[in-house]
Amino acid sequence: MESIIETENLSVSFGGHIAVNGVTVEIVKNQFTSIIGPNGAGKTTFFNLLSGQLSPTEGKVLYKGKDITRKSTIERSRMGIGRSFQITNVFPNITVLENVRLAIQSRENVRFQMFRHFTHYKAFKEEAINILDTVLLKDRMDSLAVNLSHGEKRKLEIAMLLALNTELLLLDEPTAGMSLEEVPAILDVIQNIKEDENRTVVLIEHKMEMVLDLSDEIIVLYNGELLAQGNPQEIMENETVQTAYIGGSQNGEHTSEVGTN
Ligand SMILES: Nc1ncnc2c1ncn2[C@@H]1O[C@H](COP(=O)(O)OP(=O)(O)OP(=O)(O)O)[C@@H](O)[C@H]1O
Repeated sequence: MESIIETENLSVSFGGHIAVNGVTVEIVKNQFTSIIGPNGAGKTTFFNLLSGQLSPTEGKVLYKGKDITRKSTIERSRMGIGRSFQITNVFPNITVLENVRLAIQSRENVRFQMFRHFTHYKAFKEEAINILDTVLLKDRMDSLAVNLSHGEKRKLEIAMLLALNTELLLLDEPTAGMSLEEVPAILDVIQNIKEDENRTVVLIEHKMEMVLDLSDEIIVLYNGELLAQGNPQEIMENETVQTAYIGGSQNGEHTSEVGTN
């Protein structure tokens, strides 16, 4: 199985505190990988190291075999790595469709400066509609982005990542802050993306049921270290993982939503 992103002995410290400590993992292309762990385990910091928002104090990040440790977020995004829910390029006062079409156009302008003809506009629009279909937002394509619900905004953010030809989607708690009614739809969106063989999804998620249902592979972080990696069955049966979580619940912190704030 081909890996899409790997880390080698990855560490980062804030002052004296080691937030990610010597993590070596391999994330397989086209597999759905979730990162779990109690509060403060280092999940977000690890994501920041993958996306380039943070530079490690030690270790390496390899994307498709290339060392990208010192590459910026923008360079990584051009290479196909995209992180959700930090996208600032959604324009609130234009329609959902126009937002996605503009993202496609910006992607294509980078590559083909001369492609400005109407037929391309039409092709971009068609691609945008297809993407909106994938993220279950086609029926809202003529709405202004500002008028979307919280859950719909998250779908639009995923659509923007798809429009930018993101191959590795880093989704940081996609259901956070959503109403209960909105959660199943985002799960369907994730399922749709999972079916696309050109995309790989890595998810940080506290909802254990969702993680166990969706994941091919689970990475467990604990105190900044890699505690375990395996398929859902292996993780469920792993005694070290169980002990780590039982420890959490005895403190009254972690129940079915592991590590929820
Ligand atoms: N910028 C920072 N400066 C100092 N300490 C930080 C910084 N970012 C994270 N930390 C610390 O690093 C550790 C790991 O934090 P991180 O946010 O990665 O954990 P997490 O697993 O994502 O937690 P949660 O589930 O609560 O979001 C924590 O102890 C946190 O306080």
